[in-house]
Amino acid sequence: MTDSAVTQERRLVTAIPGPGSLERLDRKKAYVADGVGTTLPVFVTQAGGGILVDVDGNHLIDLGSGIAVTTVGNAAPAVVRNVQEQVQAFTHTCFMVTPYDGYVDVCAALAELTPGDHAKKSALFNSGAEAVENAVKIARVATGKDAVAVFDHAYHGRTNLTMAMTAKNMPYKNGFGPFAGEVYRAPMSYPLRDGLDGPSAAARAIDVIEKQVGAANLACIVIEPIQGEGGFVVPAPGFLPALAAWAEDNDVVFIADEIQSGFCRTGDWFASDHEGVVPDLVTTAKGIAGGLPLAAVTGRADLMDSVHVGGLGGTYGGNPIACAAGLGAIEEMKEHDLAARARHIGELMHTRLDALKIEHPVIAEVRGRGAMMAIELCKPGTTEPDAARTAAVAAYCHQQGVVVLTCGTWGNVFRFLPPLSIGDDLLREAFDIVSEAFTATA
Ligand SMILES: Cc1ncc(COP(=O)(O)O)c(CNCCCC(=O)O)c1O
Repeated sequence: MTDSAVTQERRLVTAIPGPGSLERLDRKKAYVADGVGTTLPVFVTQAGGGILVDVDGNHLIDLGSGIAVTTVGNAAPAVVRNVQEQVQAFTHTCFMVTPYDGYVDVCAALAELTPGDHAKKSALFNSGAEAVENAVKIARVATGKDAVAVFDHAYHGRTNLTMAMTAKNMPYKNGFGPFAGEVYRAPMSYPLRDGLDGPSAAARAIDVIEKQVGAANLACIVIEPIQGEGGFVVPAPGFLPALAAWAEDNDVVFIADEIQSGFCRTGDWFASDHEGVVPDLVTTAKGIAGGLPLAAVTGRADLMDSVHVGGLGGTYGGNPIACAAGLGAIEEMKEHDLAARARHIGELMHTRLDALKIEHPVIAEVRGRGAMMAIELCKPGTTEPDAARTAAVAAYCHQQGVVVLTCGTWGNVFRFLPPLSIGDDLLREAFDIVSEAFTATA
């Protein structure tokens, strides 16, 4: 897709991490709070295509995209061009003080690209959690109701409200309470573990919501169309449409959190598109701006306009450089049909993972769509999570110069999030290493 300035080959010139990274790691420990963890302590100097270059000259294959952010690559031409032009012009004025075209242009693009052909408006922020917080604010004002329904295994952020919405205690919530009230959790459709079809799983969730909350008290349902940190859980077909229909029938705002699954990652512009679900509100971030911090709430114009003037904002929300990057990233996605690229990458990964599953029974399931693919590792023949094996396989990949990420409530899900700018040969080589890792850790 993009001619990266970085040589597209895996190259190991030292152990991983190398001496230059280890030296810097000591400095990190001296100045950076221990709470800021690191998956793979290699300090990066350049990145692009599907490669991260570290301070020791190692070239690592990137299957993480900075946690589903650099979908268009780390330095996509249109992003670089737009950012350079914008930073020369001005870095910031605060849109709430004096507006600028870039913010409006991003909102117009979001109205065009997000699911549904109704009138849509947006508000821009900096982080995904901020977008989720504001989507809940909007739903509460619009409905006059307080309660929020979320799901098992959900992840929505690290702020107080989004921690209340996030399911996993460690590392996200432990010790940080008390958390915001009026957040209720319903069972998620998790086919590997519940064996339910979509409508049955939805009926189960709706029953919990009706009995524990009541539609008369419920402002919104917030759900990831494919869950991210919770384990790349793909709900059974029909689950999301049934939830959306119930929400519509009961004056409940249906909010799709597309922060990890959006912007071509799953082979559609948004994961909601796969089943034709049209959310009332959509939260986006990560892939929206090629690495610059940009997030958004986009939704039905009447809902978005239910908030009093001045009720939505923040100093940096929709920063002009981030908006320039976002417009560049969207240009790349359109020009190179990156949704199709994601579907191609998904086919390549699924084929390799299906073969691996046959060879290694510890792989209980291959799941995901497009370039958001995962395998869940369980003791063979059971659904008992195997977190230790997951960590061992990941460690092997890291040592061999392949950056992979894990996730899941039990830490037993291996996820694949390559940048869509990665070449097929490099991707195949990465999966050769993943296969080696399973053999080496057996
Ligand atoms: C669906 C979904 N909603 C919301 C968020 C939050 O987005 P922020 O930009 O990290 O605030 C995410 C962020 N996921 C990665 C978190 C990484 C970490 O902090 O350890 C998400 O995936």
